Amino acid sequence: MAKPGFLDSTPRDSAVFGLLGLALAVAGYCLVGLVVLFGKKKTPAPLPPSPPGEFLLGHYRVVPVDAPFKRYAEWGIEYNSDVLYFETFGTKWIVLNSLRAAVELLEKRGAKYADRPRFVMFEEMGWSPTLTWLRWGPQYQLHRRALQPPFAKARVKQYTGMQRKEALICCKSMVEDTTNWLQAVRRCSVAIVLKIAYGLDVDGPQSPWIDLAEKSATAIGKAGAPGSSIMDLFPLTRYLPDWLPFMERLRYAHTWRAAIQNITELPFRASLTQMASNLDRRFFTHNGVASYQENDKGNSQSSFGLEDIKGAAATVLIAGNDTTAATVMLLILYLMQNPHVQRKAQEEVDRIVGRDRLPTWEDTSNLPYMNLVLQETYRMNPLSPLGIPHASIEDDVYDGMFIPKGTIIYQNVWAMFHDASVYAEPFRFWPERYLPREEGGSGEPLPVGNFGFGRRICIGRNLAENSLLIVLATMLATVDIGWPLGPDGKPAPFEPEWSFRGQATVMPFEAIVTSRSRKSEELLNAELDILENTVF
Ligand code: HEM
Repeated sequence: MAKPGFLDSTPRDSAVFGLLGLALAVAGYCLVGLVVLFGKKKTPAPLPPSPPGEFLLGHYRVVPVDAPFKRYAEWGIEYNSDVLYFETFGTKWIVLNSLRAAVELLEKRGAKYADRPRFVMFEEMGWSPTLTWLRWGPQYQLHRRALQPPFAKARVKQYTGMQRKEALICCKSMVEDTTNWLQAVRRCSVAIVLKIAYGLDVDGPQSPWIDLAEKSATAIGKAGAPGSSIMDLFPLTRYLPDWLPFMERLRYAHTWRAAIQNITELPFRASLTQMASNLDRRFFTHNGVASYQENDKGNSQSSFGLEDIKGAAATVLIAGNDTTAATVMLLILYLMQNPHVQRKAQEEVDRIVGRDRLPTWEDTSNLPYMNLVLQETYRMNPLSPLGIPHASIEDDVYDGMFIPKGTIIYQNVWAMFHDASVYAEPFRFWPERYLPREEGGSGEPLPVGNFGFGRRICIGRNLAENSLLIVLATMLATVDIGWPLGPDGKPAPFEPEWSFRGQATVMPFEAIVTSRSRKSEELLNAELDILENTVF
């Protein structure tokens, strides 16, 4: 929270406070820097290698803000180490560049690495308690216990009918407006998690919930790698005025604060209103609030309070919608760029499902090539290239390298997925690479780590994968994804743009999505007519 005094003060007062604060902060951090520099105690083993830092600032300016994962991968090769060490003013972080290191530390020794760093910037953005950012401890465990079971593999099967309906609506909208496929994708992704978290429906492409979800996704997606802002490194700087030139991330946090507050508050309130007349315990807030009220009536205190339920539901909506939409965007991009892959996956759907009906969720496990298309999409561009950082709970030694307690751990899944010694031609989209050599593949391992590692692994991975598979199968059955044409009627030159600040996402791009056949269009309409009044 910003200090109330700052909000009330005049610009001149705030300038004076700001400069005073700045001077104090600089003096304080210089002192810490000197203590760190000269007061280093002997460690039981050498620290992992690191590139040279700068006097006092350490690695603060050495690591690029844009696409840091690529630089970390290069340093890994340069220093011949899958673990690298960085430090600035007492904040320590390591980067794991190999799957071997990530599995050894985050999974086999998971209990030592289950913490998160404190995300001061996200606090400044006004987040309620949410599983994703909570530090290891009783409140975290309470949230994980509340959120993990409803998203277990067996439990999320109950949502597959609803997910399929949303996939059908998505493809129908794409066919009806062949250039606005992105709106259809966003609607679909928001609708699925909004329903599961709150029991609320998205009424149409203009639904305010879509706008709300999009704003919060932008707020989070462009906030920079979690835990890397100046406030995360020097927490006192959050009290500086945000107009100072180097406080860009504080300005960002304040600008997007309203979006986070709205997405936390508004669907929760709407859900409370809805459940007053129509309680349905399959939905997270309905069940959570009803249990809370029952406990209250029975005079037993709920450990999971209303603020916790609100924060947890917002996590599902925020963590679940943009990640799914961003992955569908990638699928569309890679299918468009690789027409032979698109054709091969369509042929598989035609062969297994036939052309007289549309795929169901049960079909998805019988479509091996389509599944590989999804895996290859994960590998090509992991959405969180450095994962969400963990933090170490105690001192540790790995491969003769010392990892001090309180170190922030980034998992460079991008480096793992583009390691040329594991994946031949790592920048080529080639789903066959996972097939055995005798089937024309290269026997390479499926990518591991897109959903994180160990005790903090994504709770929504089963739900997300179901959504992605049913959307992909429905797209393959009903639409052709084509390259935009230039004025001469030939495919226009196109190079996608990417955002590598925080999440790694492809920027909106043009694609022509057309109906595959008259028959597939009829099937879409017929299925949706049948499902129109089905309550999921
Ligand atoms: C393609 C879709 C998705 C991707 C790529 C993804 C990726 C991730 C990653 C990388 C993490 C960090 C794991 C770690 O720290 O080791 C994570 C955590 C998390 N995800 Fe997802 N996610 C996706 C979908 C979802 C969905 C649909 C939900 C909600 C139902 C969700 C909820 C969460 C939560 C609550 C956490 C925090 C877990 C914790 O800290 O204990 N995610 N996700």
